[in-house]
Amino acid sequence: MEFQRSGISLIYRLEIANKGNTFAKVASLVGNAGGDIAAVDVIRVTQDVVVRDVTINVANREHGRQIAELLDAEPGIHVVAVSDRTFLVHLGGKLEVVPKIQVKNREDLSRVYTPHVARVCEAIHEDPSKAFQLTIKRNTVAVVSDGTAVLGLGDIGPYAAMPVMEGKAMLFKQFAGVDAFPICLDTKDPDEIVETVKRIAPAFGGINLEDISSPRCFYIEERLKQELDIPVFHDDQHGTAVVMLAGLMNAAKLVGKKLQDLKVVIVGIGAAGVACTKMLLSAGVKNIIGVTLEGILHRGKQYDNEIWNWYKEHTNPDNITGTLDDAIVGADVFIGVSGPGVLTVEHIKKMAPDPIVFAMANPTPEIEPELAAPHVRVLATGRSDYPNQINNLLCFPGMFKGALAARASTINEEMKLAAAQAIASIIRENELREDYIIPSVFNQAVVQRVADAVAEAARRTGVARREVMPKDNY
Ligand SMILES: NC(=O)C1=CN([C@@H]2O[C@H](COP(=O)(O)OP(=O)(O)OC[C@H]3O[C@@H](n4cnc5c(N)ncnc54)[C@H](O)[C@@H]3O)[C@@H](O)[C@H]2O)C=CC1
Ligand SMILES: CC(=O)C(=O)O
Ligand SMILES: [Mg+2]
Repeated sequence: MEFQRSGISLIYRLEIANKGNTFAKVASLVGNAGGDIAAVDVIRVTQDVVVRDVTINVANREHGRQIAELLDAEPGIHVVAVSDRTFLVHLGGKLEVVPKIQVKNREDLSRVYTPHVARVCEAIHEDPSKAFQLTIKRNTVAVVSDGTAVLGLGDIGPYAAMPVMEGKAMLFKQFAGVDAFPICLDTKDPDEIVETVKRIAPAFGGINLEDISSPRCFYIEERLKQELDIPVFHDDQHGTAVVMLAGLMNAAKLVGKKLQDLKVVIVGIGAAGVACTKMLLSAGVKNIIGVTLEGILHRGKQYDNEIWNWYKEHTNPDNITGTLDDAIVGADVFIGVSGPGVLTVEHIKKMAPDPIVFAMANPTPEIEPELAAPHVRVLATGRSDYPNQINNLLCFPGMFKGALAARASTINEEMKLAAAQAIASIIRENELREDYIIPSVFNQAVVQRVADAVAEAARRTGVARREVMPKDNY
């Protein structure tokens, strides 16, 4: 497999002397410095200067800074400002609340608000299940985080977590038509998180827990599942596991191996690692080895982390000990949900023929794709700028769309397995290739296929509270 790395796009506001061909100088300076001019807009022209916004693709922020210095040092060119397009799209946040009905006159006002709204309130008071029919609960999910495990950035707190949660909420709406609201909590206390989520739950049809560190996330999710009658889904656990399984089903098919025969090494036994393991076990994989910062999880050791004690009992059938160096020997599959730099080319060389590597840490995978590509048969990462993106985005919009449509009281194992099969099935057998084991997140068939499969599994397992009609426009 071969990849090309993409960089970042910066907008340079330049004041350029209005004489001769000074812009040609800009173009040649940028080109010689390895930048790529993507667009040029004239902002203002005076007798002396032309102000232009020049969009330049650069390798990284340092490269961008070097180009700014080069331009500024040139007589007749002044760099007024450099803006990062990623920051520009975040100005003022990425979401707004838009009413479905316009209030044009007093009559409208009295209907959507007081006095007539009171009759609707009374109807819900008499029968609380009507909240699903008569409020946003029907189609709204809370995206809840405490900011303790944001992407691979760690505990950066609730304010810094907001851009990710806003992003998830945007994607819910854009991909599945599900309204979602980002809620970042200023507490790390698991019981306070549970209590807070329970108290806001009346407004929501589902709770998507996001980027809450392990092992706290297991307790929080478990309690909320028991105490709420709407789906609670920790995306980093189950969304990731569902998409990973979909990718692995197809990758295994491609290399001609059966799931039950695979030796799988998972590094990073946190939220995603534990859920991926459980999903693989329920799909029939027998030989799974979990590796943490303390080494391979094995039965000779008692761990402070309770979930690791569960883990050692359900994995590592040969009870091997040591580090990733030991675990990786003869492995068919590497799954990374840890951090950058964990996997080396030397590790891959010790794997079984046709290695499958899912380096899923965000934003930087366990190994640079360019380094791994020549040595693997199938490579997947969590990144949008490479093929085979294993990202929970393939799961959570359709998962909640289906669960809300069925008015499911929970999301169970069958619904998750159905979602994984639905995602995998988008790629027909004759379409499978090393760089196409998982559909693109932009494949429009994915969300509906997942939603249908999830709603059907909810009905089959008795957790649906509403029949989804084939023609329902949900
Ligand atoms: N591609 C995707 O869809 C997703 C990717 N992720 C990524 O997976 C990673 C883990 O996420 P979570 O499980 O939510 O976090 P977490 O904080 O619950 O777990 C991470 C675990 O990895 C361990 N770890 C870190 N570096 C390690 C190393 N060098 N060797 C062994 N273990 C190591 C940590 O000690 C921790 O136990 C993050 O980078 C995250 O961005 C998470 C969810 C979805
Ligand atoms: C994709 C995602 O949810 C994460 O990296 O945390
Ligand atoms: Mg996440």
